[in-house]
Amino acid sequence: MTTGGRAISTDKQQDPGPVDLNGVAALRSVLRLRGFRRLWLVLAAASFGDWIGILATALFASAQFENTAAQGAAFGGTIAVRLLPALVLGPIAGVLADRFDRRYTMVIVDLLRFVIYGSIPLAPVFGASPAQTVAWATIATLIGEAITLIWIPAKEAAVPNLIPKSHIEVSNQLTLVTTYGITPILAALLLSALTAGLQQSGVALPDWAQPVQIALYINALSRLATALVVFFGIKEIGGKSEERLKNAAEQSMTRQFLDGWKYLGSTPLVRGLVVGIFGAFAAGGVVIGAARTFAYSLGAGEAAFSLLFGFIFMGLALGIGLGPMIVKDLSRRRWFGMSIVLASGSVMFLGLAFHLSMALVGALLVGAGAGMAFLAGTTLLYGEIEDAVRGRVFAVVQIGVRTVLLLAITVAGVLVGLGSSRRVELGPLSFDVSSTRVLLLVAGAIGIWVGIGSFRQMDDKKGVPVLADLLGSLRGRPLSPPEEFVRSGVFVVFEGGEGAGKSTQVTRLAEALKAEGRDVVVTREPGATDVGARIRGLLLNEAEAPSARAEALLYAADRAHHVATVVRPALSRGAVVISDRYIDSSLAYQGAGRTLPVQEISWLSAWATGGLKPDLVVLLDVDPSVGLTRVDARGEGADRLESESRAFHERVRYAFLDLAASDPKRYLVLDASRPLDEIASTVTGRLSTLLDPVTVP
Ligand SMILES: Nc1ncnc2c1ncn2[C@@H]1O[C@H](COP(=O)(O)OP(=O)(O)O)[C@@H](O)[C@H]1O
Ligand SMILES: Cc1cn([C@H]2C[C@H](O)[C@@H](COP(=O)(O)OP(=O)(O)O)O2)c(=O)[nH]c1=O
Repeated sequence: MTTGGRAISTDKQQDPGPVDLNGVAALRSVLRLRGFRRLWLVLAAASFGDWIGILATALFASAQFENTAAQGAAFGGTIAVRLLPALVLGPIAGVLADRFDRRYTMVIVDLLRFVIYGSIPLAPVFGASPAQTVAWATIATLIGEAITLIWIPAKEAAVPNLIPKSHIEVSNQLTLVTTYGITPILAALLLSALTAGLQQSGVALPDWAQPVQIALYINALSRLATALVVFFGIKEIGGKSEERLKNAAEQSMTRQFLDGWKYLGSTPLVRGLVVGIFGAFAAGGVVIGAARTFAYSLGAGEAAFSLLFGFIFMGLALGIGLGPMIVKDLSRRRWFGMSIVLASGSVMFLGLAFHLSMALVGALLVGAGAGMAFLAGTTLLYGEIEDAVRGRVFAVVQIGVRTVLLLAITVAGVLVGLGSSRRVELGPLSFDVSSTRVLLLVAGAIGIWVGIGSFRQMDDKKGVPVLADLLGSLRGRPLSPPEEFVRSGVFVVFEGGEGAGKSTQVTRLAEALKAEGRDVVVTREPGATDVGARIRGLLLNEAEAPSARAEALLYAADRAHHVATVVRPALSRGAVVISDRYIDSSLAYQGAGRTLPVQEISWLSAWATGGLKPDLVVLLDVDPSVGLTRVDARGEGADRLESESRAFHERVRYAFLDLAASDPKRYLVLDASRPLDEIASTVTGRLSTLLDPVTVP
């Protein structure tokens, strides 16, 4: 990304460094960014205004009529109007956001909206008839919405420049929850409190200050507030990268418009994202369009309908709020595709549900999948799209989303209306086979197809098995694409605390295997190579102790060289490689022992080794006091780590045991206080299941 421009800064002075995985800590860390706090305020005010505006405008319009049919039409009309302008103005909005100063763009639009929205409740005061008032409400909403389409891409394109990349996901979580969870509820509460409060108090208010009008004034004022905060408080938004300045100077608007489409078509990540987002919204639209009929088909009527919606929303909140904590370090590109598949699969499941409880589970999962896809999608859009084209990409996304959603809802509504349903009796079960269910199944299937398609387009870990990667990530250990090499040998690692008996057992095993006539390479970390021996000296024998991070890097450096020059060549030629310590020692000593983030140590080692994992880890588990006594008995004096505290060694021990528990197939955990021979024979026994029988040449 080109961010050479003077004004584009990511608040570097305040960048608190990488976010660690702990949700609350990450949240606190992003809230420490001044730029983000103000932005959050702006977004909260804007969306509060939006929601109260949507509710109040619709109520206001319908309140102008006495009869219910006209009321309904007025209510629906103003809402539909909010979706239409996307088609007209959307395409150029992105160009504007990429071409002009984003701060001024936002401020001007907000001032205009302040005036326009403010004028809606004032129309009757100036003597407009009900029909005229509704007409003005409609026109004003239309204009307001149209210019909002310019505001959104400008805002979306500016956000990533205010937040360090490592914080984008958390900030998205926070703003999404605020926009779709907190503010609509607050808006609805405020509106009903206003109405109820005034009715009860019996105070007669003037025409221009009825509750709904007050709500509309609040909407208008929220725009004024956001304009002021953006103008005075978040000057950084105006930043122009050199590339953006250059493009604006050299290219016509038409050219920039066409270039935007070219970029979309030629970048697999963006293509995958856009198609995926549209697919997800189409599936969502179908569910919304079919929901009412579907709810009735479950025999539970209106209550089921509300419940289904409630569950979808709950799922959304769970997906956005907890998703990242659940999938941890899973590739966000993969997560996006997987979430769409989850949401779509759940739509199919809905289509098959014959009991309300099943449908509720389905609805919850639809919501969770959609929420996670939404979060992963926006995070990728923010984090991986260049500043210079971001406005246009976001414009396409917002127009597309609105159009797809509207179309899907309408088409689903029509199709559901057309079909009839038939009751099927299957033993004790009986359920309706209706056009609604068929529609859900088809929509779900298409969604899965789209999800897989966008997964393929943007996969950043080609060749890494999908399910294993997902499961690994859930356990906190995502797979990284292994470096390709032909491996015919077997890699065995011994791990454990000090004095557990690793060296002893390594020697025993090597002797046993050599006696069978096998090619055996015995090695260890740290210090198996010349480079490694010098690193080992730095680590364990220097007077000056390396700092925790330096220590982690030195162990990783030793490991990288060791794997490249000793382990891989031996495995390629088909040898059995037995190593005294490997990655788990770093996870246990530097991670748990020194309390560095284990995820980061894991990633560091995975990078150092090109993803090489052992076939078997023999963990010799021993009480640290027993192990350290054995080491003392050797009488060689304690090295740096051996002389660490008792608590340190306890943490190391439990870290080893945790690692083993998370991947039982790969580990052989043995009680190291057992007699030497007993341990040795268990190890050889286990190894014989891993090794091919020796063929005597
Ligand atoms: N199972 C065992 N029971 C009792 N003593 C043992 C056992 N295994 C090893 N030892 C002794 O403990 C000491 C440390 O063993 P060693 O193999 O060097 O451990 P490590 O390599 O894990 O530090 C050695 O003196 C060794 O003879
Ligand atoms: C491989 C590795 C070892 N260590 C530590 C554990 C040991 O205390 C020390 C040296 O390991 P080791 O060679 O097993 O020591 P000894 O032969 O004296 O038993 O290095 C780490 O902290 N991180 C690592 O990644």
